[in-house]
Amino acid sequence: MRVIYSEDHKLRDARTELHAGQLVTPFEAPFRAEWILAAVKEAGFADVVAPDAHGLETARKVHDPAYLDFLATVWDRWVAAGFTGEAIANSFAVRRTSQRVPDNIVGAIGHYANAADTSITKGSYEAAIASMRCAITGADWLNAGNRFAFALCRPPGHHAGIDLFGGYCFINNSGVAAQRLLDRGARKVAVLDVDFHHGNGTQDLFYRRGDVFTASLHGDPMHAFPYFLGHADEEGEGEGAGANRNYPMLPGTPWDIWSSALADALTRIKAFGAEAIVVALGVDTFERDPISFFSLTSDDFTRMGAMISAAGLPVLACMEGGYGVPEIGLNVANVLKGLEA
Ligand SMILES: NCCCNCCCCCC(O)(O)C(F)(F)F
Ligand SMILES: [Zn+2]
Repeated sequence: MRVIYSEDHKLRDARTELHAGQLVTPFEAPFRAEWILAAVKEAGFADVVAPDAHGLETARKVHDPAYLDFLATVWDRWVAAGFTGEAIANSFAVRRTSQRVPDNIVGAIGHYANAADTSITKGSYEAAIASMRCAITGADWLNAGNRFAFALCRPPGHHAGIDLFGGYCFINNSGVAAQRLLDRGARKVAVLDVDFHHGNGTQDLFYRRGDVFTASLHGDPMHAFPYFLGHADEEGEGEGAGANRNYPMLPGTPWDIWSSALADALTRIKAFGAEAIVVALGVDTFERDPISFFSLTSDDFTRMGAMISAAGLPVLACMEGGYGVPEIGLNVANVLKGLEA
């Protein structure tokens, strides 16, 4: 198992997150990656490398290039406007509004935001690029004929849509990795999202494409972020019809229910003809995660890895969510153990 990690994740160190009507210390903080890195090394996954310095060529195939340009410049534009706080969207291009991008930076950030929980700060973009590079480097490890890789991505990516950031995400790491696998010869790949939250960004990227199967197991959006996508009747459109599958589940969902959804998703991924699986690996399905409501135990994460491995395909796991409790490291390490079992 090759692990790809970049110290540059530390450049993403926002001071604020809008949560419950207050600006709090972000849940998605640098310690997460440090705890996870220590735990996977402790578990014996010590083949840790820095990412290759990939550019935006692959990302531009799944994200709107104008959106990527926005990410690269938003902080400088925010500061140039004279603002002293962190860049937070507070006015959004909602239903029945113009989709023109305002010249004003407050308008522009609202055009590209799908949530107000994600403050943009100095270094956020550079960290997002490093995170994307981890995912691409992991995809290339598979492209070189290896079976497993773990990209310790931070910031996460699965809420980043074609031209949308939010939910702590800026560039869709697992989506870029899927594209990289296709660019290097795969005809069909799958993105399997096991994070507690629906992979709305990943669904957006591939909803109209027939070469990437997207499956997500998550808290029912009627009750959980991202709220506005992730229902079971969203099955893809056009060339992507039938290539998207959502498994929304209710508060308190335990392993036996959750794993039956995983079994169905893996069956469909195999039937689709995927040649590799990119796993959007969040461990916020853990029973003690502070912002989620499933009931998986640490041992369930080992079972999760084993089930995914049994599909018999190459697997790249890209780190997504998982918060606040020391077990996030153990739970990630258990998935990797399960994969290699
Ligand atoms: N303010 C706390 C309430 C939840 N609001 C935002 C939730 C974002 C979840 C992010 C994630 O865990 O899905 C990712 F994997 F992307 F990191
Ligand atoms: Zn999550």
